[in-house]
Amino acid sequence: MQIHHTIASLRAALANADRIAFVPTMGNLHDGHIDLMRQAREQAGTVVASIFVNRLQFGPKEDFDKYPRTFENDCARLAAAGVDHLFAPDEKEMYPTPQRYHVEPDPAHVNILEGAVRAGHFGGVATVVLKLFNIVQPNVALFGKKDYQQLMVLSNMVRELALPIEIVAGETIRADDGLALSSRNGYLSTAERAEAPRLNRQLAWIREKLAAGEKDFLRLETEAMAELAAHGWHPDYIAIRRRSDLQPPQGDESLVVLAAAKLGNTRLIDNLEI
Ligand SMILES: Nc1ncnc2c1ncn2[C@@H]1O[C@H](COP(=O)(O)OP(=O)(O)OP(=O)(O)O)[C@@H](O)[C@H]1O
Ligand SMILES: CC(C)(CO)[C@@H](O)C(=O)[O-]
Ligand code: BAL
Repeated sequence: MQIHHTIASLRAALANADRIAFVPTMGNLHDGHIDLMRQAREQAGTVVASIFVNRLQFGPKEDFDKYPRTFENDCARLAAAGVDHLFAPDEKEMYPTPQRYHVEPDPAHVNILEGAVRAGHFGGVATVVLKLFNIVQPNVALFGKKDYQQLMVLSNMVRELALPIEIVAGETIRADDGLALSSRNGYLSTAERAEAPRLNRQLAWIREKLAAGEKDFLRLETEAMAELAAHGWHPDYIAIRRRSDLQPPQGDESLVVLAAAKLGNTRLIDNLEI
C-alpha cells in the first residue's frame, strides 16, 4: 500500500488508474471500515482510502481534540485489507487557508435529527467529501449505513451537483451483542459498554411492534426513549422516518428508525431499516 500525505503525490499515483473505488474515513479503523474496504475491492481495480479528522464537521464543544488517532495500526489494517493507496493529509494540506468555499446542503435534510443537534455538521461533512472527491476523482465511493443521514445528504449532493460518482451503501457492522461498531465506542467505560447494546435493542423493539401492526409512531418513539432514560441515557431522538429523505412518513413508504443518545459522556447513534 502506498501512503500519500500530499494531493500532488496521490494525483501522480492515480494518473493512470482505470476505475477507482474510494472509502473516506476519520481513522481509528474497526471491522465496519474494513468491510467497506472489502466492498471497494469488489467495485474497482484501484482502491483508495483516506484518513482525515475533519475539523469542519465538529462543533466547538465536540471531541475533535480527543478523537482517537491510531495511524500506525490503521495503516496495517488497510494494507491487510488490500487497499492500494492511503491518502492521509495533514490540516495544512487539506486547508492551507481557512476554507472559505462551503457546501450548503438542503436545509430540509440537515435541520433534522443529527443536524438539529450538531449545527453545521453536515455542511462540514459535505465540504470535505466534495474536496476529497475532487482530489481522488473516484468512480465509486462507499459509505456506511450506520451514518444514515450522512449517506442521504451525500447521495443528494452527488445527484444535485451532477458528480460522476456512484455512491454505494455498506450495511452496519455490529458487535455480537448488537452494538454498532464505532470509533467512539472506545470512549465507553466497562459498565457503559455493557449497557450500550440497549440502544439497538430499543430500535429492534420498535421494529417488532411495527411488524405486529402498531401504528402509533409517537407512542413507540416516546416509550423507547423513556426506557433509555430509565437506564441512565440522555436520548437526543428516536424517530421513525421514511428512508428517502428522513421526513416523517406520510403513507406507505419504506421506513427507518434512527436514534441518538448519550451514555455518560459518549454520544452514540444507530438505526434500523424496517
Ligand atoms: N459499524 C459500521 N458499519 C459500517 N460502516 C461503518 C460503521 N461505522 C462507521 N462506518 C462507516 O465508515 C465510514 C467512516 O466513518 P468514521 O471514520 O466516522 O467511523 P465511525 O466509527 O463512524 O466513527 P464515529 O465514532 O466518529 O462515528 C463512514 O462511511 C461510516 O458510515
Ligand atoms: C465521511 C467522513 C470521512 C467525512 O469526514 C466522516 O464524516 C465519516 O467518517 O463518516
Ligand atoms: N461518522 C460520522 C462522523 C462524525 O460523527 O463526525
